[in-house]
Amino acid sequence: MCDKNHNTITDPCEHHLTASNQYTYGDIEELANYLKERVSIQPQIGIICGTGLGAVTELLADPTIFDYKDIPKFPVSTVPGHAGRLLFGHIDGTPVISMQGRFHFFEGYPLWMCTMPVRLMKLLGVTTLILSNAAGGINPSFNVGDIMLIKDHINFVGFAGHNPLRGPNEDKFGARFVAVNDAYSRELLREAKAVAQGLGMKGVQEGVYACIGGPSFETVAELKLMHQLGADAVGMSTVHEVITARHCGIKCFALSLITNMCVMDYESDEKPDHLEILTVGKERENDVKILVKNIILRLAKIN
Ligand SMILES: O=P(O)(O)O[C@@H]1C[C@H](O)[C@@H](CO)O1
Ligand code: HPA
Repeated sequence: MCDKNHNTITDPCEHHLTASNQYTYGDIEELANYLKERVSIQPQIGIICGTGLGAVTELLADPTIFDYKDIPKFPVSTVPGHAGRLLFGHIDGTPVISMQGRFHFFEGYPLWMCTMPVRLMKLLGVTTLILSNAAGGINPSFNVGDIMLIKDHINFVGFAGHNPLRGPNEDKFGARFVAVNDAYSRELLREAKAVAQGLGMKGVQEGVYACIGGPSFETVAELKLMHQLGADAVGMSTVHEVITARHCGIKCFALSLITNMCVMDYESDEKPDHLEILTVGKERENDVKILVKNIILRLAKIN
C-alpha cells in the first residue's frame, strides 16, 4: 500500500478506493493535445451519430479518421451500427468533429466514460453539438421513419441516481449544479424546423425523448407510464451527452429517428429488434444526412 495520506475523494491513488475514478481535466487535456498534434482542424461543431446513422459522416470532406481503439484512453464501440471512429473534416466550410459511434451505459461503461468525448470536443473548440439516435415511437401519431426533433427529455437513468456529473465536480468544465430546463437550444430547434420545412421534408415531428438504461427494451406497463408522463419516444442514449455538454456550455440540438413503434398492447406479437432498427436507419439515413447538412449550412449563415 502507498504511504500517502489520502484525505479527500479527489486525491486518487491506485491503492485506494475513491468515490469516482473519472477522467480528470488533465486527462482530457492530454487527449485533446494528442489529437491536436495529429490534425490541424479546430472543430466548431460536434456530431454524435446514433445507431445506424453513421452516414452523416459522409458529409465531411477529406476527413482525418481515428479508430477509437488507436486513441489512448479512449473506450471502444461494442454495438452493431456504431463503427467506432472519430472524424475531423469540413462540412461546406464549417470545421466539424464527428463520432461515428457512441458509448452506452448498457455496454458497461460508467456514464462519465460514455460522455468523456463531449468534454474532449469542448477542449478542441466545439460550441455546438448535434446528436442523433434511434428511438422507439410512443406517441401514437408517429410512424416508423419519422424524424423527431427533440425539445426536451425525461431522464429515467437519472431518476435512478445515475448522472454523468456524479462525483467530484471538474470546476474547469462547469459549476457543480447545472440547469437543464433549456437543455435543447430553442434557437437551434427553430432553425431545424425551418430547414425541414424549407426542404419539404415529410414526417418531421417534435417531441420529448425518454432515456432508459437498456439493453432490455421496455415492458408494456413501462411504455404506458412513459406515455402518461409525456414521452413521445424512448431510447438508450443522448441524455447523458446533453447533460455533459450543457455543463460545459455547449449548445445542443438532437433528433431521434423513429425506427420502430413501441409495442403497447399485451395482445400484440410484435417485438422491437435491433436488426430492424438498423434497417430503418439505413432507409432514412440519407434524410438525416440532408437535414444535418442544411442545419449546419444555416448555422454558418447566421453566425
Ligand atoms: O445510440 P442509439 O441511442 O441510437 O442506440 C439505440 C439504443 C440502442 O443502442 C439501440 C437499440 O437497437 O439503438
Ligand atoms: N426502445 C429503446 N431504445 C430504442 C428503441 C426502443 O423501442 N428503438 C431504438 N432504440
